Amino acid sequence: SFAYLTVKDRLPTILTKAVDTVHRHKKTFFEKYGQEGVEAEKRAIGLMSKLRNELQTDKAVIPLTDEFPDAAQWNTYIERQQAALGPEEFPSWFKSSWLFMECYMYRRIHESILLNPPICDFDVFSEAKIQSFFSSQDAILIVCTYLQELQRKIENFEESQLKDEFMLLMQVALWGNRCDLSISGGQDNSQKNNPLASLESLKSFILVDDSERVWNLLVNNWKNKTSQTTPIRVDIVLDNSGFELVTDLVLAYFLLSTQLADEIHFHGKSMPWFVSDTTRRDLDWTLKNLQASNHASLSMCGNMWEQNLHKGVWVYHDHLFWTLPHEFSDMSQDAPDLYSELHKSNLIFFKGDLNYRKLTGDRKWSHTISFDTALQGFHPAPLCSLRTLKADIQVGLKPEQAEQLTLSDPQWLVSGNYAIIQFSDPNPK
Ligand SMILES: O=P(O)(O)OC[C@H]1O[C@](O)(CO)[C@@H](O)[C@@H]1O
Ligand SMILES: [Mn+2]
Repeated sequence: SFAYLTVKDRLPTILTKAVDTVHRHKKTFFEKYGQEGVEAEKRAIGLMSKLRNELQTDKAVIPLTDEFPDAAQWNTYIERQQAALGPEEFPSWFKSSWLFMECYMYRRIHESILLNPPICDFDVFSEAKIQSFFSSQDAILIVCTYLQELQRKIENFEESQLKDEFMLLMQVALWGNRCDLSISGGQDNSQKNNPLASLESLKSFILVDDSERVWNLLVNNWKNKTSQTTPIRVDIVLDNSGFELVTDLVLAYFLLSTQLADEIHFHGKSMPWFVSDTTRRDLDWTLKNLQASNHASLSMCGNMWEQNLHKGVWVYHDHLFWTLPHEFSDMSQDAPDLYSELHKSNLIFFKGDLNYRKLTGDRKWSHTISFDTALQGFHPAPLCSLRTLKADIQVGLKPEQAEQLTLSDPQWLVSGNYAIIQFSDPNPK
């Protein structure tokens, strides 16, 4: 299975790269913290090497020992997994569920760093994220320039033009999800082609396309807006930093400036996660970097986006639930505060593959089962998954669609070449 290959090959590679990154920063740690920094670097590397050994020899999952606020919840989860197995067995890398073990690896990397002050705020993936941002420079410039030009024309747009632009920018944000650094084992996977020019030819690779339903929801909210109605809120559960993040911010800016939304809420990760996922620090770094650019459209985007955050029409949230191994159907029970926050939204976009696995509980569903069923009661608000397929799970397909895909391209589920725009509305009007 793809899970087996991930645990056997991809995760150890990612761990080795993390060890190497920490080691290459030895000098920086020395300059910053003196000998204490070097000692911390050695201890962190020791912990990560031990982790890699545990993984490769299928050792039992052990509880977390740091004091990060999610440690107790993690340990309860581990105990629950243990209890489900009984006294003869124990959760381990090759026997427990893929989702659990993969999340656990990233949490243990974080523990290796947390336990070692003064380097405890070091992001082992930061370098790769920054490099991927720079390798996507041309593509970033193209989408930011497009947004800037759109901005000039938007006021005179008819509804049909607004719809066309929304559809286009949603597809750009969709395909932006190809650029994650976990599927590539930490290797550069940035956007090299013109992201606008390829959209037409990519259309046939969108296996489920509910974009009309998403548009109808947005445009109806917009039309029914009065001075009495509450502001229209769109949430984006972010995925990767770099090119994908820029495409999400472009979409968010479009929604706000057309008043299809009055506020946008972003959700990021509270620790380095699945190599390229966005943390608050990545968002800040991205905005600063754009602001400092010599290209007018990049600096303009950086400035406008920063102002939106400042004005509070863009809100950034991080919640520890996003970095737990839980599937989203557990959210109302295990993170009721987050569930009620999402319940305030008019539309939630879930970016990326990992979010899709958590939305559907990472089960071996039949490909034709409905998305609503696979969500298993997770219906905080209308939601839409924008995801390129990088794990062997996909629901909501037509009869025979999966079989035909398997015949024409056996790797369709995991290559990242196919995508979905999949929508679910708990209370359709
Ligand atoms: O950034 P995304 O789209 O969530 O993808 C994360 C990657 O990590 C995995 O979840 C496992 O490695 C894959 O399924 C996917 O390739
Ligand atoms: Mn990711």
